[in-house]
Amino acid sequence: MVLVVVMGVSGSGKSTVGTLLADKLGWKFYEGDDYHPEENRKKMAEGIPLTDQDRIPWLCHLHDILMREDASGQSVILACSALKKVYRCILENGEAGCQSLNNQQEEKESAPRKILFVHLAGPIELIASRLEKRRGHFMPPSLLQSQFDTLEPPCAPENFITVSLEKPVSETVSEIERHLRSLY
Ligand SMILES: Nc1ncnc2c1ncn2[C@@H]1O[C@H](COP(=O)(O)OP(=O)(O)O)[C@@H](O)[C@H]1O
Ligand SMILES: O=C(O)[C@H](O)[C@@H](O)[C@H](O)[C@H](O)COP(=O)(O)O
Repeated sequence: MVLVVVMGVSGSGKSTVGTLLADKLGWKFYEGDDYHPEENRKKMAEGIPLTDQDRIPWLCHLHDILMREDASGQSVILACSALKKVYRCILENGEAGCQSLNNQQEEKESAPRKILFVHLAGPIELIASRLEKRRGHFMPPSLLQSQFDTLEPPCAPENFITVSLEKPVSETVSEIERHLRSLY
């Protein structure tokens, strides 16, 4: 089964692109934000960036969901910031599969990679202007800089593609769809 994580900083378009992609493919969509515990939402709403300790249980929960869906034969799109390499490792392998959070050597580089990470990337100014217009969301635009500071863009040997967030959503979705169809 195919597991896709649409990743990027707050406001990069994960929910918008992920929802449309899942609709077009007829796959199940999960919104990562829906699984943040109340303390995390409260912190973010107060303009306080999350720490590793705040994010790890949340990522473990999302890992469990992905593995459960995979085992039941369900292809899935998950919208999740997945800002650091170790966070992506946890989504893929669970916390136990990423022995030391500070020692990337522990990661099993030879293990087959199941998840395709789709990184929505673009300039901070454009994302900030989109966030200023977004309504009814707990995440304040003031946290955008800290999201960029935390971001470790995916790089080899991770299984990923980078897609520009500057294009219209329909074009971005078609680009990802074409890539997926070429793979599976
Ligand atoms: N390609 C795009 N072009 C124009 N607006 C976009 C695009 N992608 C997302 N948006 C808008 O930007 C805002 C943030 O998108 P959203 O999907 O909520 O991002 P995220 O889930 O990554 O936080 C939303 O108001 C959305 O409508
Ligand atoms: O890891 C994090 O700091 C959060 O997951 C964050 O990246 C996420 O973006 C927020 O939950 C806001 O939600 P949006 O991404 O939808 O703005």
